[in-house]
Amino acid sequence: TTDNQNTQVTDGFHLVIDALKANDLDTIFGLVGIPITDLCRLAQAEGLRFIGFRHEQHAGNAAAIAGYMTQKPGICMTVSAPGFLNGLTALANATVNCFPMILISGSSEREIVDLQQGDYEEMDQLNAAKPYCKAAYRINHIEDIGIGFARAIRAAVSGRPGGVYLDLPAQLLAQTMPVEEAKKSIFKVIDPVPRQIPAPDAVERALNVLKGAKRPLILLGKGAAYAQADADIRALIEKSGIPYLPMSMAKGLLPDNHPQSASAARSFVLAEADAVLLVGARLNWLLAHGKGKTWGKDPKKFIQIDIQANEVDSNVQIDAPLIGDIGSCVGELLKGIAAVPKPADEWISAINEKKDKNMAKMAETLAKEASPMNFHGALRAIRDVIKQNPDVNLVNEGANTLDYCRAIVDMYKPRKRFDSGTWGIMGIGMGYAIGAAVTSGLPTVAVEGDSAFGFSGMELETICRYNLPITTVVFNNNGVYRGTDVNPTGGADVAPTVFVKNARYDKMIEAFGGVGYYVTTPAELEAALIKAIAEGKPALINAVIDETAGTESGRLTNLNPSTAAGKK
Ligand SMILES: Cc1ncc(Cc2csc(CCOP(=O)(O)OP(=O)(O)O)c2C)c(N)n1
Repeated sequence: TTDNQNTQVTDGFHLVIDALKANDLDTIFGLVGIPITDLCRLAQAEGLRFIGFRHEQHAGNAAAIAGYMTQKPGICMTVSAPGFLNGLTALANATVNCFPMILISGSSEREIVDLQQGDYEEMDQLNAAKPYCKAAYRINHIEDIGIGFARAIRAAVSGRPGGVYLDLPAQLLAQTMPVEEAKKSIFKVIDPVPRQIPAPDAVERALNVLKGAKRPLILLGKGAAYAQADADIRALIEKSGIPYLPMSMAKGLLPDNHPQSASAARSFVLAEADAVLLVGARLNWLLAHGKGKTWGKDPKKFIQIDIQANEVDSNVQIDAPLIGDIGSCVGELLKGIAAVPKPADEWISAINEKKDKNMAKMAETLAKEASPMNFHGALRAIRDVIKQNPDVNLVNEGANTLDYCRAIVDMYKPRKRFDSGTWGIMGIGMGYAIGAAVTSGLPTVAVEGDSAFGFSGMELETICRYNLPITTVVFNNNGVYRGTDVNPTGGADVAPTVFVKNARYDKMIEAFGGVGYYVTTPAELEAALIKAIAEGKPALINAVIDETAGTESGRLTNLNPSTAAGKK
C-alpha cells in the first residue's frame, strides 16, 4: 500500500510473516483472537500453514515437538494475557525438555501495562515469561522485527535449545515503513547453531576414562536423538562394543532390539557400570540424580557430553566433562575409540544373562491372556503393530500407560517416540501428536492413559478438522492410575481418582467425523490399530483396561508423601 507521500509501504503484519518465511519457518500452531486473528489469516494467505487449536497449551506442545523433530524453532502464536498464559505451560515444558520453540503472543502497549490502567487482557507478559523460558524479547518498533525474530530464533536453537517468548504489542502490527527499507531489515539468520568443538585435551581425558574402564556404559538421552548425529552415535557404540541404555525419547536411535542395548538389564548396568558416558542425558530425577542405590555401591566415573558447561557437576562430580555439540563430541571420540579396549567379556555376558532372564520373564507376562485386558496385553498388541510399522510416530503419556509402554513397545527409528519427558507432564498427548503428524506427514499413534487423554481431548476436533493421520488409543481403566477407589464417607461424590465408569471415548471422535473403535481384547486392539494406521484417518480406539490393574503413580509411587497421622 502507499502512504500519504505516495511511497510504497508495508506493515508489521507483513514483516512478521516475511521474517518467518526468510528463516524457513513455514508452520504456525496457534489460536486466533485479538490482536492476532488477521496475522494468522495473512500467514495462511501468504502460504504458511496455520494449525488452529482449541487450547493454546496444545498448540505450544505441537510447536515444541516440531522444534524437536526439525532443529528449527516451532512457532506458537496466541492472544495476550490468558492465551499467553495457556501457552506458557508449553513454553516452560519445552525449556525443561530442551525443545526449541518460540511463543509469540500479542500484548498490550507498555504505557498502559506499566501504569496498570486495566487494558483488555492486560498483563506484563514479558516479565511473566522470563522465569519459565530461555529468553524473552519484546519488539516495539516495526524496523526491529527482523532483528527481533533473529534474536528469538538464535536463542531458541543455539547452545542448549529451549523456549523463547516473543512479545508483539498490538500497535506494532499496524505500524508501517517504506517497502525498500523494510526489505533490508529482514534476513535469514546465519549459522544459528554453530558447531562447538570440544577441546582436544577434554577428548583425551574422556577416552582415558573409557580405557581405564572394565564395565563401561553409554547412556543416550533425548539430546542425543535431537542432535541428528545418528550414524556417528551408532558407530561409536558399535565400534566400541560398549553397551548402551537409551532414555525413553532416545529409544530407536539404535533399534531397541540391538544386541548392545542394555534396556532389559537397566537396573543391573546402572548399578554395576564403573564408567558411564552421558550423551545428551542429564543426571536428574529420571536417573536418580546419579547417586544412591540405583547406582550401586562402588564409585564410578562419569564422562558427560553437554553443550552447556555449567550443567556439569549438577548432581555428582563429573570426571571427564566434554563440552560441545553432541555431533562434534561424538565425532572426536569416534576418532580415538579404536584405542579403547573392548569391554571385558564377563561384563557383556553378565549383561546378556540379565537381559535374557528379564526378557523371558516379560515374555511370560505378555503371553498371559487376561480378561478384562490389562496393560501388558494391550501393549503387547501395540508392540507387535509398531514393529510392523517402524515409521509410525508414537506419543505416550499416563502413569502405568507411560511406564509399561516405555518398557514393552520397542522403537526402531530415531525421533519417533514423544512422551512426558523430563517434567513428567500430563497433557502433551494431542499437541505432540498433531505436531508430529503435521511435521512428518506420517501416521501417528498416541497411547494415552484415560486421565492423561483428558487434558487435551478436545483437540480431537483439531485432528479431525485437518484430517490428520492420528490414531489415539485411550487405555480406559475408569480413573487416574486405576478406577477402583471409593469415597470413604460413602457420600455421593466419587473418590478423587475415579471417572465415569466405562466412558466411551470412541464416541467423542465420532462427533467430529473421526472413526471410533471399542475394543476389549488384545486381538481386537491389534486389528483396530492396523486398520486405523492403514486408513490414515483420525481415529480413536477406546481400549477397555482392567480397572484394578494400575498402581498409584505407576513406578513413581514412592514419590507420593504419606501422612504420618495414618488413616483415621
Ligand atoms: C499437568 C499434570 N497434572 C497432573 C499430573 C499428575 C499425574 C501423573 S500421571 C497422571 C495420570 C495418570 O492416570 P492415567 O489414567 O493417565 O494413566 P494410567 O495410570 O496409565 O491409567 C496424573 C494426573 C501431571 N503429571 N501433570
